[in-house]
Amino acid sequence: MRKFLIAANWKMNMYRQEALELIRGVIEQTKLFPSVDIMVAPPFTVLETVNGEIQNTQIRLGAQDVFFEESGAYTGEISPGMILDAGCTYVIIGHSERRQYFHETDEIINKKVTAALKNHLIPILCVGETWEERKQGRTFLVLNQQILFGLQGIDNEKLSSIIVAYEPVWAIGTGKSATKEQIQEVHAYLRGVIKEFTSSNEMAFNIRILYGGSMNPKNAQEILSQKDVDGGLIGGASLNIDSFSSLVQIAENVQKEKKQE
Ligand SMILES: O=C(CO)COP(=O)(O)O
Repeated sequence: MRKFLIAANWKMNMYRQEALELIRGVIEQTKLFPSVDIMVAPPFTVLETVNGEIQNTQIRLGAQDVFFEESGAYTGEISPGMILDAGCTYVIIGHSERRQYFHETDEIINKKVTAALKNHLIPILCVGETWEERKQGRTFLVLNQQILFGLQGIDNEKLSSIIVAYEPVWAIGTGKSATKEQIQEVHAYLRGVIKEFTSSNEMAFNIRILYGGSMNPKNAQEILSQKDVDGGLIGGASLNIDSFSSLVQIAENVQKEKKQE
């Protein structure tokens, strides 16, 4: 049985005081729901602040990006070792905002995933099609390429720790999530691609695939209930104590129901 992960991507939000209030509230309100994994990915500037608060809780720290070199003359970049040193367990890689605004290619993303794994971080590899690509019937082609290039050259042993996040670009920050049918269809497809890539039924079954894109307490129940959905990567709704905590609560309930099936 795969364990749900409810992951917060704070993006470029939260000054120190706001971050403290948010994380303290989330800790308080989620401690009654211990059976789902929770990750919070704040901006680099408040990693330490948040890390100081989450000790001895079920919440783990994540970074929103990473560079692929270990150290050296790369002004402005942060290495996997530094992220680990700051207390991170997870790192988000290949988010569509990085692909779109910072021109990250599948090749760069592959280097980042490889470097993260080498440093014992858990990469959350983001994939997703644009609206244009969906309209042209190219959704599966695009996703197939993003997975195959993103994971190229990584052996099965290392791959077993990665997490995939399906984030349709057109659903991010729009208030309009993909439908439950669209989500299940893509998640099942991605699991199939991973099965082919690893030649392992077991690996494909065990890999967690999160959904991201306008997920909120109103639509979470039906999204998380889909067979191949193993949690959420949450943007806007993770910036509010009540909405994020209620997503964790919903996940806890759905996970119990799924276990009984
Ligand atoms: O991009 C996302 C998480 O990485 C999703 O953002 P929203 O939840 O704001 O749509």
